Amino acid sequence: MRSYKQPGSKRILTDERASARSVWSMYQRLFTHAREQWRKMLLALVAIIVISLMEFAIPQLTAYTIDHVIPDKRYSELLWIGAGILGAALFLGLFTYLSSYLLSYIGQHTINRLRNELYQHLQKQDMAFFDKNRTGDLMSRITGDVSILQQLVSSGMLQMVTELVTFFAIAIYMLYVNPQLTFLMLCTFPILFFFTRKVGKRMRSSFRAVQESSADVNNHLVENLSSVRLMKAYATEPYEAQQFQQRSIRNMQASLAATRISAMFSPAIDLLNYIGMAVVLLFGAWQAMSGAISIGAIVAFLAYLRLLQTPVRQLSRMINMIQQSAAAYDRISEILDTQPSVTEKADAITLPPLRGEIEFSHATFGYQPDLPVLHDFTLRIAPGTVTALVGSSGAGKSTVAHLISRFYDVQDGYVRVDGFDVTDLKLASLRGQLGIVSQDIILLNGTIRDNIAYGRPDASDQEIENAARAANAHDFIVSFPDGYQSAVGERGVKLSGGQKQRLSIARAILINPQLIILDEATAALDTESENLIQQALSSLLTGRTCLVIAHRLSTIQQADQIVVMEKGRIVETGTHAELLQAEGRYHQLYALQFPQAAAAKEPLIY
Ligand SMILES: Nc1ncnc2c1ncn2[C@@H]1O[C@H](COP(=O)(O)OP(=O)(O)OP(=O)(O)O)[C@@H](O)[C@H]1O
Repeated sequence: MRSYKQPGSKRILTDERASARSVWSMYQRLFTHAREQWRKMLLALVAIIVISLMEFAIPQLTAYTIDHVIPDKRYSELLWIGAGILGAALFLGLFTYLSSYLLSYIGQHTINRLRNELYQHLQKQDMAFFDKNRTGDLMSRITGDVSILQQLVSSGMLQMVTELVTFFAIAIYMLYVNPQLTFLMLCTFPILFFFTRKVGKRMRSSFRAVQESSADVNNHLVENLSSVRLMKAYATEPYEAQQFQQRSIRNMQASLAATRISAMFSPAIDLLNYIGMAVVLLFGAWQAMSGAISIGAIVAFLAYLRLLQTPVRQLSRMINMIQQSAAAYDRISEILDTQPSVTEKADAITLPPLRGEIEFSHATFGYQPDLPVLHDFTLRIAPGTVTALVGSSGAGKSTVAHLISRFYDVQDGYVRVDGFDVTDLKLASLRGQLGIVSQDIILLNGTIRDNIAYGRPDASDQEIENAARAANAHDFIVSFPDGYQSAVGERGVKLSGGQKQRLSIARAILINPQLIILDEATAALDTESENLIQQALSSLLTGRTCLVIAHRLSTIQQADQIVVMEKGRIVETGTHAELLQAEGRYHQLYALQFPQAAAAKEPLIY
């Protein structure tokens, strides 16, 4: 009663329930994935029952030999008994092989499905989820944590089911043969049960710490190895090695802490087993001496006792595995339970072929809802026109582009494309019609052809070449020995900045989008490649609606409208000439880049 009133007890109670619920929900989810393998599961169960029967039969033969064959000198039966044991052993081997293969098959299929479910669930997450979660951590959940569950489903399940069936079969038989002896032997089990519950909970949290610390090692590796150039350029190898070592040590310490708890299990279970055995031996010997049971019966009883204790001894290993899997499953369900906030409505509509009209109406948005980045943002972009967004760094220009692609949802107001609220549209029908050329060019480790065809894998060679020509990329591509089949290296490391940019333009041209979002690169390119890129861009922009996020004001003077943003608000809108005339913020920005032209209020002429 006293402990019930302790402030922490309710929490512990809740933890225990949560822990039991999570092990249960782990089995439920695994079973959902395993369900379609029910025929194999049934076969495996039959195999397991046969194994138990064989294990049961062998001691029976021993008891029969001791009690009947030896005293009655039945020489002729010896051969049959030998053949019986050999036959049982052969069956045992065959069915152990069968059940082991079948359970592993079911396990591998279950895990494969779970891994795919997890990956597809990750794909559905919105950008805010990926802003929050680190790649290394997500990777370790999909690979590391899933592999831990794999152990449980493949070998663990086999062992657990076999041991349980054997345990119950033998316990029931023993109860039938000698209930007194069996009760005495089982008297240690409640102690074992409570010990397991108590320690199991602590094990689970220590396993979670191990998995988190190994995810931290993973995170460090992913970030570090993908920015190896930065590390080499700043000669920070010793610093990074130290950082890595610290994480590795934390992982080792967490593993040792988990081992300190889990290693207690084996000796404790052994001790309880020995106590049980001593009780059986003493009481059994006393019964045999008083003639209540035969010597053969006590030999068989001790053999069963050994069989009964094997599953109990395995229990420590299984509890370790279950607790470790439950900790891994907790981490996996954190992803599976996360619902994206950017979702498609059940009755979402497919966006018809795009005309290219964009409308923001009183849109308010913040990456954190209480910190708005765009305030009451209203803007209309007419089809087939070019709109340039300019303003100082952090003004919210890229955010406007993210909202059109619906990477995030506005908190207030709305964003419309061709008159449709973007939240009413099927995401693929919206995003599939947008061409995005961003300043962070993302190339995949594949060939040049693969990279251009990324948005349209079915494109013909001719279409790919036409897109590359329009993007001024064909000439440099064919100058490589392998042409379009040249590998670009991880993240395009084998290409120059200008070449990467032209490939990303070719990729956008190939999908022939009616709406282009161009986040202009700030990287200084030499005049020749800048001209090539400008030409490529003009072939991309012709006849389409275009939103250019401009950093170099030289490139946007022909834009139909220039929108000047500051701190998430529109401060000016007009053409280049109008804005220069107004002598406002645009004029200031222009004067910073081109002092003479700004003084004369003239467009820049090359
Ligand atoms: N994923 C994000 N999570 C949280 N805050 C963000 C995120 N992306 C941008 N921000 C913040 O939102 C604000 C607007 O950023 P945005 O990238 O839209 O500016 P920008 O005008 O495009 O800047 P630049 O010209 O430097 O590219 C900035 O204050 C930035 O710190």
